[in-house]
Amino acid sequence: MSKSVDSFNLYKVSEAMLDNPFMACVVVDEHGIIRFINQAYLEWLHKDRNEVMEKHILEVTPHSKLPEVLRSGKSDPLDLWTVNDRETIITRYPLIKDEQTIGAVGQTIFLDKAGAKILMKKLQTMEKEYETVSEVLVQSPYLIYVIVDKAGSITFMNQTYLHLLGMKKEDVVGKHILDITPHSKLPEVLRTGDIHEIDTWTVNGRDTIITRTPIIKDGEITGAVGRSLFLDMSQAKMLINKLQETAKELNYYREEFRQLYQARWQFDDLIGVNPEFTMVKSMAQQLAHTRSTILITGESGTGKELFAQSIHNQGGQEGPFVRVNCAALPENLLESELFGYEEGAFTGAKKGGKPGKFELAKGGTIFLDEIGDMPIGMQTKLLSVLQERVIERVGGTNPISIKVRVIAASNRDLEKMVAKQEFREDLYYRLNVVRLHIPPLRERMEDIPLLVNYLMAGINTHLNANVMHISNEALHMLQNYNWPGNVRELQNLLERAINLASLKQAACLEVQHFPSLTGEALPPAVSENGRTTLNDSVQRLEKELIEQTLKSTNYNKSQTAKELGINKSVLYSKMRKYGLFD
Ligand SMILES: Nc1ncnc2c1ncn2[C@@H]1O[C@H](COP(=O)(O)OP(=O)(O)OP(=O)(O)O)[C@@H](O)[C@H]1O
Repeated sequence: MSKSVDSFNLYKVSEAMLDNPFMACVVVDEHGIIRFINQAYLEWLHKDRNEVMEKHILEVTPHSKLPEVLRSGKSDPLDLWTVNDRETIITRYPLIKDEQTIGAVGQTIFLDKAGAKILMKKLQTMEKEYETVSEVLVQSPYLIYVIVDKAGSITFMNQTYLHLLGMKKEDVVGKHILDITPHSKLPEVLRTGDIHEIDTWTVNGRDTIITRTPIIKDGEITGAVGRSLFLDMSQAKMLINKLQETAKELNYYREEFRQLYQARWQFDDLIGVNPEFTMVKSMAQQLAHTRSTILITGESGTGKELFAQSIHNQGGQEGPFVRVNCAALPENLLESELFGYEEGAFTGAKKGGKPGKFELAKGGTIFLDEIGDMPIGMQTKLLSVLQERVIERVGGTNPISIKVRVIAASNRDLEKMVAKQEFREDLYYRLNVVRLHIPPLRERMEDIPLLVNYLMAGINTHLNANVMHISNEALHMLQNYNWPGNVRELQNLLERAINLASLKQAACLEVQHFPSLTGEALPPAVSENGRTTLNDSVQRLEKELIEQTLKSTNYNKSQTAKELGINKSVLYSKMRKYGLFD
């Protein structure tokens, strides 16, 4: 049952925060019911307070990520959005009481001083979480950064700070902080162990924002960190981008780590009775016992990775299943990721070198996902590896022979790419030894009831919900939608619907639990007084245009951005704004 509004009030966000015109703020309770919403948010939604209060957040903003925050109990990464042409930072965090998540807050803050403060907080959390903040961030030209040990001696100072002081690293490392900056408050932090929250200072005529924190290991203060961020918003923005990049990179490695060595799907999990689907499945089952290179094609979300994992598992190979997402890694990292590197190969290379994915997959399978996004230069290198079956680490001279099965996948039309010389023809033929093409969901609508059953069971377990049925009308609606995002989209829609239904304590999914399919998710084209506001119409048109182009390019973001004549990052921010991610 939901908590009463009164008990929820204990955790009320301060009035000042709620009435802040620079910040849109919404607070939900542990069931996702909106308990507070401020004026700025209401204006942004073009809604009245009584239209949204006590409603579930997904009914008001169908793509809200607050239910995820409630489920995980964790704040999610910082997000940048453009709202009404102003840059904003989005943060979402859980409200925790007695170790229980009792609600969540979503804040959209316009990028000004308040935004910078949040940014600093984020930096602190990242340090805590990852022990140290990444080199890229610390060396940012907008950030002053210094670390001292427990005696107050400097152990690290970033380039920006050194530059500001006109000193070299050798002049400061090992010196006491007060010898270098006589007014530093870091000794106080070392003494008291207190965290100095946000403080503002003027350094060389520029406003800066400062935080200081002790470094605590096993309950003892072992040092302290001081950081200042220049309060120039264009620069803060760049820092945010860096922060996001770092978070993305960390997430990439986390995901890789999770995926590494782990193939959990089996052929039995591949649901479908459609003749084309079952034919592809039985072909894959036969191929599992061979060593041939396989190319899996199909639209995004059709289950290409599921097939690759099932092939690996059935093949009974001893080695691991190692996935590489060729689209997610920048070109300069891809080579060392795939082939590894030797010690000293480049600045920052780890001592002793590092094996690449091909080496890690020894005796198992390497799954090259999104191969169509692999840069041409790397395609040449990959081709020679596939031909010679030997690799060379970056900066190394010894060829290493590799025994690994290669499965590649792509949702792009590789033949078209070959014709346009965007994909090497010889590599294409090398990969296309055996081809498995997974049909899109709209071409196998008869599988929808089976998939719905299968996916609902999993989602109910995952959400600890009990919505086991679906009405005929709702099922009929699902069978009449054309599923540009395929099974993944079906899964996401079912999850949202189950969330909504369990909130209303319904045991059966009905049409109204799929607001994004019934069109309720779009802002009204005509306002209550019968007139269309220009802003609403423009937004509606923009959303539709982006959605259509995404569908027509098979969710290829680079191509969509190109066709719409906008930058890829602008496309991403608009997709976020309209909740168009799958
Ligand atoms: N036949 C199926 N049976 C059960 N679940 C499926 C099936 N196909 C896809 N799914 C679901 O869809 C999700 C997406 O599948 P997968 O990641 O393999 O797609 P993909 O084609 O590799 O997508 P992308 O091209 O975007 O990487 C899976 O997590 C799984 O839950």
